[in-house]
Amino acid sequence: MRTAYTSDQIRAAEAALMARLPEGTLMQRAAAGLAAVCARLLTDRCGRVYGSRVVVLAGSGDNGGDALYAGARLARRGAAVRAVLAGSRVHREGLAALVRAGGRADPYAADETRRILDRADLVVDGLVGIGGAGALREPYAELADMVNDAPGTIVAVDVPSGVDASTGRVAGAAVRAHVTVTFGAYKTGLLVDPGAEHAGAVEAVDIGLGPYLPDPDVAALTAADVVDLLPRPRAESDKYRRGVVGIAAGSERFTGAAVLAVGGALRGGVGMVRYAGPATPAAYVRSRWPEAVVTPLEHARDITRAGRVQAWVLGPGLGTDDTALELARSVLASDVPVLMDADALTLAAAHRRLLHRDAPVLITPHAGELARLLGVPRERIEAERLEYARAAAAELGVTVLLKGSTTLVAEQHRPVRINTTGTPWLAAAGTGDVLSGLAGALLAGGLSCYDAASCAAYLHGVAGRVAASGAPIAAGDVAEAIPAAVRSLVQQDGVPEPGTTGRPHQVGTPAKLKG
Ligand SMILES: NC(=O)C1=CN([C@@H]2O[C@H](COP(=O)(O)OP(=O)(O)OC[C@H]3O[C@@H](n4cnc5c(N)ncnc54)[C@H](OP(=O)(O)O)[C@@H]3O)[C@@H](O)[C@H]2O)[C@@H](O)CC1
Ligand SMILES: [K+]
Repeated sequence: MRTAYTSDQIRAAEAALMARLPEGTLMQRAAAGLAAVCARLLTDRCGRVYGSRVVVLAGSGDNGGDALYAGARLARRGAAVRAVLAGSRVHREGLAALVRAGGRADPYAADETRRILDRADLVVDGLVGIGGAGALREPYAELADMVNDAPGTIVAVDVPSGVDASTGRVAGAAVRAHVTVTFGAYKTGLLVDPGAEHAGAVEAVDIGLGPYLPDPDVAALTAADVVDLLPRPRAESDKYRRGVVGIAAGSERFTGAAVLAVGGALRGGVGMVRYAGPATPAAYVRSRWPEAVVTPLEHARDITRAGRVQAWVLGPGLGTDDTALELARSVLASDVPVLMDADALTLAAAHRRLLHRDAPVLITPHAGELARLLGVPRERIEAERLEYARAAAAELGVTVLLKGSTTLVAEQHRPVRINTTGTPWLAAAGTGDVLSGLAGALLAGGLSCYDAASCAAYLHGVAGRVAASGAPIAAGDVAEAIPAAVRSLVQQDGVPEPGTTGRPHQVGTPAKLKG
């Protein structure tokens, strides 16, 4: 499990650790780890550190101090290091160390800075770290834009300047890094978009914070976590013991959603998929998936004829008319977990009582659907996805999987789970129906809503990557790639997780990063 923390949590842990260490120890650990990553990147790019050109952007706080000390270490190895002092103040000891090591430092001047950035092999962004608040002010904002245009490798110190470390929000200009070297533990903003997108590959430097960290703010499953959680058939398993999932989806008007949800469910590891719906989608499901057990419904109350299931998926393509409402009520009257998606969420927005039941409910909205459920403008949800996923779980009393460029899974009193495997290729009609089927199957296989949702999001992302491999895909391709996705996880021991370079650095302490 990769865990991440807010700035306040990190500061509290740092204070506790610092109280036990000589002054400056943590900054030296941070700078040593940062310099080691920069040296490796320079060697990859230029063949060696000696003779390479490095520009250090130093803000007025300790983030600038880290960058200056790392610059000093690179200068001692023969790099030509130029520091741009962009703040009203500068970290004095860091600056002195850089100058002693042969580096040069000048106040920010747009033309000269642009000139040296154009020639730099590597740029170290030490403008602001966890002390940043709100949109970058000038001249930092101008500098961030300049850095993003520079041809060299961009390394952000702790967090890319302009990204809110606690939320991932970006309120204006922000540095887009190739690599972010973060200290002590991941910050939440490095895992949540748009921050995650700005961070590039993240490398964590262990500065010994582990024992002082509280419960995490957010967490991200790793491949190994997903492999551990996925239900596996045992020797004594039969099709019923592996779980049976029911799919209540599709309508005379929308037939494809039913076919795709069943397709996702069939690859989710259950022993059986039952489909119940109107005659037309039932016929399509039957002809596309002979493996599914299909019950055509004339009336919603006929749902009881579909047979026993351990979980239901309700909503894709269902429509929102009275028949759909009656069907939703019948499914929700059961005593098994229900995943509500798409039209079921539109119905729930108009009839909140649908969400009130004793058995678990997992909802899988995108931002627009959650906006309707909460009565909040969609744009606000998109700008503050983490906050609204949490608020929805608390207000509605359900588990929430909020779809989007970073999919989030929120449940009350648990860290929000962040999915790191998504790919923009998945932004295509019908992929959500596949996700619903897959998550429903995992629910029927015995996972909790929280685990089923986060494992399904992870697998769905990997399946999207496997299916796409750099080319456009249709939703059906994603369903078909699920087995290959699972196989790749089982086989991938030692392969870095998406969003990391897989090379954690341990500096100065044997303590492991928490999680
Ligand atoms: N504590 C530790 O043990 C360790 C901490 N470490 C490091 O320290 C970093 C935190 O350092 P920090 O607290 O000094 O804050 P930091 O991120 O440098 O920024 C503060 C300054 O930024 C400015 N500023 C803020 N918002 C702005 C905006 N929107 N636009 C423009 N400017 C803005 C504001 O400047 P001012 O306006 O006051 O001139 C403020 O003073 C942390 O990320 C890690 O790198 C490591 O060495 C490991 C050990
Ligand atoms: K930074």
